[in-house]
Amino acid sequence: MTGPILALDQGTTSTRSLVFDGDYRLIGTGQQEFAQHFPNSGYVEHEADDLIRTSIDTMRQALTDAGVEASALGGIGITNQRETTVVWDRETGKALHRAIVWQDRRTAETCATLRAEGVEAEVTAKTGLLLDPYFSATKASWILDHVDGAREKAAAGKLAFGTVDSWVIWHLTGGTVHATDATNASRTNLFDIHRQDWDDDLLRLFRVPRSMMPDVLDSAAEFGTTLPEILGVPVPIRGVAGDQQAAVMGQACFTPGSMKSTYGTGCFALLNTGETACASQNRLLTTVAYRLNGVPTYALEGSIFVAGAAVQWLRDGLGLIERSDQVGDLARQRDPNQAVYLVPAFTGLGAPHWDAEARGALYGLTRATGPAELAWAALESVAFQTGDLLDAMHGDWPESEGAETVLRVDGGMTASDLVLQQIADILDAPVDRPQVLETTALGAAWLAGRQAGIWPGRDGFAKSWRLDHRFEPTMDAETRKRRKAGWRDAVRRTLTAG
Ligand SMILES: Nc1ncnc2c1ncn2[C@@H]1O[C@H](COP(=O)(O)OP(=O)(O)O)[C@@H](O)[C@H]1O
Ligand SMILES: O=P(O)(O)OC[C@H](O)CO
Repeated sequence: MTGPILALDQGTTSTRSLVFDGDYRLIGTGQQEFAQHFPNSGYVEHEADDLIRTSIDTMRQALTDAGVEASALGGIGITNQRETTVVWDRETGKALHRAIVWQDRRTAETCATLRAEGVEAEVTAKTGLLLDPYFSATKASWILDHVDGAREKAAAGKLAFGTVDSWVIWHLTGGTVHATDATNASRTNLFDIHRQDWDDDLLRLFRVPRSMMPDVLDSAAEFGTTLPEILGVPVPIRGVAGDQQAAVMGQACFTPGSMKSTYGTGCFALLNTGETACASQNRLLTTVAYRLNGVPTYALEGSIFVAGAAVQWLRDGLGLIERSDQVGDLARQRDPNQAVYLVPAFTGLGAPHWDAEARGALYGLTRATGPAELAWAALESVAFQTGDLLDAMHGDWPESEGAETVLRVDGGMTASDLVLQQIADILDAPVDRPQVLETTALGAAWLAGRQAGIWPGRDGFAKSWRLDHRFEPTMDAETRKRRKAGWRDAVRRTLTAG
């Protein structure tokens, strides 16, 4: 059997569906953007129904584009923006409130209060996460507190909680399946990543009733079948993973020590640490990379909020370029003797600093500084931030000591050779760009294909990974040392804690 696999990638700004054939080749796509809602400062919401509508529409588009009948499919793999939270009524299937998106900061105060109560260490020990509005728990609790009658309904078992995967699965299966996978569960602050179960103490702490929680399955598992009217015939959903974890699989980072970094709007680097969870001393996250046959594999994760968003700022905020792909040419014209640094803390700084109040800053400006130096500094900030994450990872995971670091990269920014060269130079390590850049969707497809018995296991699939280009470091040690010291100084001056 070699049936094609349909991957649904429900992301932050658009929903995409991709069809892969039995040789992992992309044969059809569908994509739709949807509205972002910013009802208050720091609030980011999605209309929950938009996520369902665009999922169904793009799956149909992708099948048409590929010329594939739904009846030929081996299965569907779902991957999704993580942490984003929906609460819905089990009877009507209607969301009580718009989805609260991962970027939303409305529960910052709740998190600060909980931190002041001294509970962060317990939360981190169980979940591998921090007390930050980024994660789902305080978002779900906020909905229960702010929608009339929600707490009573929740107490009566009438409501369901879900990250976007659960919400989509519920609707694709006609409300018959309320499930998630271990990677998505590990982003909620409610899941004990060691016991692989929802934790009653955490559910109490965040005031989310257990009756609302989905079943947690392996990443490759049977998640039910789609209603026949959606694609013409029922199709089994056989794989689910959060988008950054799906990219780990799509990049075939299956061995401990392997690492991928995705450069889109933000940047998410994940280091596979094997079957033992590695607790971070450097404020990285410990998360489930995937769970297969009941066995979780863990990763250390560093999340940076601004990567490609710095290029968007040069384009839309400063008007220095018209299109993102012009940034490399502009940056190459810079005067290499100028030491300009951009700390792009537009929405605070993520890992390893987690300084929500910090704001962006430029250092080293002179009368000679112009657009080219700013463009260079914006791109180099992505390399410096990646370097900070890797330093933190090496500190946390002693096994990496002495081992060769190779970073596999993907995401929109990796179209730029200059960006990848800068990363290799600052890391002093090779950076590998694969031929297939659709790694997130490919990872979801692999889960479904493996579950269907059509695609091979980890080793077989890893052999299909193909290099497009390896970027080797060319910067001399002295320059690297000086540039990194300049960056560290710039960050130190930007952090609110001093
Ligand atoms: N050639 C390029 N050089 C530098 N940055 C780029 C280039 N092409 C796209 N980008 C940046 O990559 C980002 C888009 O990447 P993508 O993976 O589509 O992001 P997301 O999934 O977060 O929406 C944008 O921020 C854009 O500015
Ligand atoms: O939808 P993306 O690609 O912006 O990814 C969002 C991450 O999953 C948030 O943790």
